Amino acid sequence: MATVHNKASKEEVASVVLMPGDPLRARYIAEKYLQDAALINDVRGMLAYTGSYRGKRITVMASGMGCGSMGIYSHELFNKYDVEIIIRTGSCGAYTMDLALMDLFIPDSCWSQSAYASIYSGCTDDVVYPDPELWADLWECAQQKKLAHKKGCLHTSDCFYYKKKEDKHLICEEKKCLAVDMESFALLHNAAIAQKKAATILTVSDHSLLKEKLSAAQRQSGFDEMIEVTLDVLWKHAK
Ligand SMILES: O=P(O)(O)O[C@H]1O[C@H](CO)[C@@H](O)[C@H]1O
Ligand SMILES: O=c1cc[nH]c(=O)[nH]1
Repeated sequence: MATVHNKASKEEVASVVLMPGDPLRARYIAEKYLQDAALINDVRGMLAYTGSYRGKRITVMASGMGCGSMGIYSHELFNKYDVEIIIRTGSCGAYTMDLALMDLFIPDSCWSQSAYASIYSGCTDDVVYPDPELWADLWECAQQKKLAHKKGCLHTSDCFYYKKKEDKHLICEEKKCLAVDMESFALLHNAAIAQKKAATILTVSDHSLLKEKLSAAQRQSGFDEMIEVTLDVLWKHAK
């Protein structure tokens, strides 16, 4: 059943979804890793593809930026397309010298000041969690591939730009958040409410202490290690 945001039919969407923020990262993943990838959505440019990875069906669909956008697409996937698992495969900004550019960050909790959860479901919790089995699978897979990876609390922010620069560092010190993205809080909350499974894996693309950052091209097509970890975990859970 199509929605106003997604023209795919229910049958065209797999039960497991890899979800980057960037639509062009979605296209890159589909073209590089999926066999017989078919474009199933392009409404608003939010590209989605379904294809086969090592013989199992996987959908790759972009979320766009921010909890509002992730909220729409993950709600529809869980509740209208019967998707069981979404793994956000994104970029993040590091708040700590314990993380370097291109390191993997696999958050075991996610804190946010966002009003998303209270507006969506009335839930006033400000910390959400990934599915423990998916989280453990991501962690173990990154370990097996001998990739630099860290765990800890992620900050999901409604803002990419700040007028008050010191806020980021207060969040790091007071809330013990090691890195920041803009979507995981909405995804993990929607999964919990729908009684589905979700987790996040991120590559460090910006460093707030070192003032280093990856280019747009690196963020679009430079994350193969993280993508391969995600695909291996989704493959394990795919039907
Ligand atoms: O690279 P993606 O997955 O979009 O993730 C990060 O990049 C965007 C900001 O530049 C936000 O969406 C943030 O969460
Ligand atoms: O949300 C994000 C993502 C990458 N880098 C940041 O600084 N913030």
